[in-house]
Amino acid sequence: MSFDVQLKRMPGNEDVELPRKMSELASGFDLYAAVTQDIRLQPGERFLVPTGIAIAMPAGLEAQIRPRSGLALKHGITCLNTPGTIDADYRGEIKVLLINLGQEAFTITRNERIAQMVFQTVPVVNLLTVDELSDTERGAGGFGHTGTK
Ligand SMILES: O=c1ccn([C@H]2C[C@H](O)[C@@H](COP(=O)(O)OP(=O)(O)OP(=O)(O)O)O2)c(=O)[nH]1
Ligand SMILES: [Mg+2]
Repeated sequence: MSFDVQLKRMPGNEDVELPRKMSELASGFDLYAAVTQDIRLQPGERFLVPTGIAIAMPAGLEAQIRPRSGLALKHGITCLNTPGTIDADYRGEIKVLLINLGQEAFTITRNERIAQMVFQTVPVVNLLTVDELSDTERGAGGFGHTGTK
């Protein structure tokens, strides 16, 4: 499957790298930090990092903002709301909510690769309100109902 997605730079970010796949078959386009000054994230702190870009994708797609495993492993840096959801009708700047779960301060610099954006198809679902749901063997059982072995 292939889709065309429009990409726009936010004003003042001409020097910020555009999202890029770092290998031929990578799932995600890496996103670059468009911070205007270095941001020092202390342990436990979070920061909404601008990326300098906005996108427009067709209905039936979404974009997920996911952490980079290298930053998570080496520095404890991850996305607080992972996976972040970019709705198909969102036209604002894409932002990445980073949190420092490591033990040391971490500095976010302009043009650093901070996260990745993965596109997914989303089925169009019509929710139908009813009085009774269809029967199943499981019924309302859940949360460990089937045991552990
Ligand atoms: O990591 C993220 C998550 C969201 N967004 C933008 C795009 C998305 O379409 C919009 C709303 O996100 P979400 O639905 O997760 O947040 P909400 O708290 O439900 O806000 P809203 O009421 O605006 O939907 O914010 C980002 O830029 N980065
Ligand atoms: Mg929402």
